[in-house]
Order: sequence, then C-alpha cells, then structure tokens
Amino acid sequence: MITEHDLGLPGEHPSPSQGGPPHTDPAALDLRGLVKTFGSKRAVGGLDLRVPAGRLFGLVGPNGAGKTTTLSMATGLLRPDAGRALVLGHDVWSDPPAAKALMGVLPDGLRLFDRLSGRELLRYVGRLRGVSEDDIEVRSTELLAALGLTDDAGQLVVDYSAGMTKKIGLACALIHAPRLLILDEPFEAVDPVSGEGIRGILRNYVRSGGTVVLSSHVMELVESLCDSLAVVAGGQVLAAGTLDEVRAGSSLQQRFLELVGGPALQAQRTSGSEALSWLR
Ligand SMILES: Nc1ncnc2c1ncn2[C@@H]1O[C@H](COP(=O)(O)OP(=O)(O)OP(=O)(O)O)[C@@H](O)[C@H]1O
Repeated sequence: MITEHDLGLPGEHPSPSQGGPPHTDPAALDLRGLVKTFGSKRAVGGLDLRVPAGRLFGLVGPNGAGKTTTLSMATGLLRPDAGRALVLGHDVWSDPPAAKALMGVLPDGLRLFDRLSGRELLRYVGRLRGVSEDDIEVRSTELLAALGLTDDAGQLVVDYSAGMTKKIGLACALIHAPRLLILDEPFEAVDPVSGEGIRGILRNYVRSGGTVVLSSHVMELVESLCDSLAVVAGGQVLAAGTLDEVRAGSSLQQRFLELVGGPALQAQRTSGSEALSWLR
C-alpha cells in the first residue's frame, strides 16, 4: 500500500512563501471570476471558489453544469475568457511552470501516450516531472500495486479497459507527489475494490497535507469521502462549504435536488403520467 511517506509528502516542493508569494496563506485552489463562453453558450459565468489547503473537496453538479470547463481552466488546459486561477498562490495562466509543478491532474477524456505500457508511461511522466530514476521505480511499483495494476504493468495502455485507463491516469497524476490533486470523475468506470483503494490513497494523501479537488455525480461517494464541497449549476457556484454546511440537515442527495433539480424535477412530475407513454 502506498503511504504518504512514499509519495514524499508533505514538503517535497518549495513552499510558495519561499519564492515571493502573492499571499501569505494561499488557498490550495483559488478561482476568481472565471468565465468561459463557447459561441453563444456561457459554460462558466464568473465563478468564484476557494479551496483551503488540506481539504478533500468535491465538485458536484448536473450534466452540463460547467464542472469540466472549470477544472480545465483551473489546471491550465483551457484558457479562461476572464478571471484567474491560483494554485497555492501561483497564477496558473501567468506563471504556469510554478503552478503546474504543484498539481497533479486527472482530466476528463484523458489522452495518454497509450502505445507505452503502464510502467513505461509512469516512467515517462515521472521523467517529465523531474522525478529521480530511483524514486520513479519505487513509486511506480507502489502505485501499480495500490491500484491493482501490477499484473498489467507490461501491457500497452491502448489495450487497457476504461477503468484501468482511469487508474493509470491517476497514477500519472500522483507520481511527482504534488501538493494539489485535481481529479475529474476519478471513480468513473472504476470497480468497487479499486475504488476503495483509491479512497484510501486520497485519504492518506490529505492526512499528510495534500489537497484533493474531485468532481463526481455520485452524492453518496462525495458524502462519504469529502469534507467540503461546492454545488455548481449553470456555470455558477450555488452552495459551497463543509459537508454539514451544504447539507444543512438533509442528505446531500436531497439538498442537491433542492438546489439544482427544481425545474427539471417539476417538469418531470407535471408531465409524469403522460411522459414516454409509447415506451410502456
Ligand atoms: N468545447 C466545447 N464547445 C462547445 N460547448 C462546450 C464545450 N465544452 C463544454 N461545452 C458546453 O459547456 C457547458 C458545460 O460543459 P461541461 O463539460 O463543463 O459540464 P460538466 O458539468 O462537466 O458536465 P458533465 O457532468 O455532463 O460532464 C455544456 O453546456 C457544454 O455543452
């Protein structure tokens, strides 16, 4: 099992305060007024979100809410039309090397160098991230074991299943022991046993000083894993805070439906008896 010590956490990277920081106590992730428009569609409309360090933070919202667009802008994959994204005080768009060195990213629809085997891919990403050969060897072996990929380490990634691809993508995001992990749907297509392994890795990572921001549609998962979250819909944050603050005495599922499900649920109830009658 991989441990925080094996991942070199915390403090492998210089603290932002050593390099002339814009803030004395920066948030792990600070999104300020992010805007993104595709044609006439405003996917993200002035989104503000602050994730303090040491949180296991969930980002939830209905399909098309703007989660992936937000995370893409936060990780330097998609340039915002307006606004800023800061990682531990470093601006992702004006100082990308500093910000990107501090984060590990599992993007949506990850494109990997899939003509490499799992182990080769980890070696490649580790070298790109400046990890020593010895550390790459140790960390790869432990990550592959922790994610149940040891037996498939020599297989080409192109031949991996969807869940295996997700897991090797997660291993790539972890290999340089980042301070912040940003994971778009990390449990999608992952089997329950591997899912439990990933939960353990993320909990240990946060316990040792790391910060996780993950998106998910599964309320039970967010409720049992995350300590804080934001509910996003229509490219805006509708609610954010600790789990208890956002739930406000209900289950997260119920609160989510109240916050974002109103109009859709109402329409469903109104037309409920007639809807899809041809299907019966
Ligand atoms: N490249 C693009 N071109 C045009 N529209 C886009 C593009 N990317 C996203 N959108 C639109 O922006 C909105 C937000 O999409 P986004 O993928 O961020 O949502 P999401 O919350 O991640 O959704 P899901 O939960 O379904 O993955 C949607 O209306 C989507 O159609």
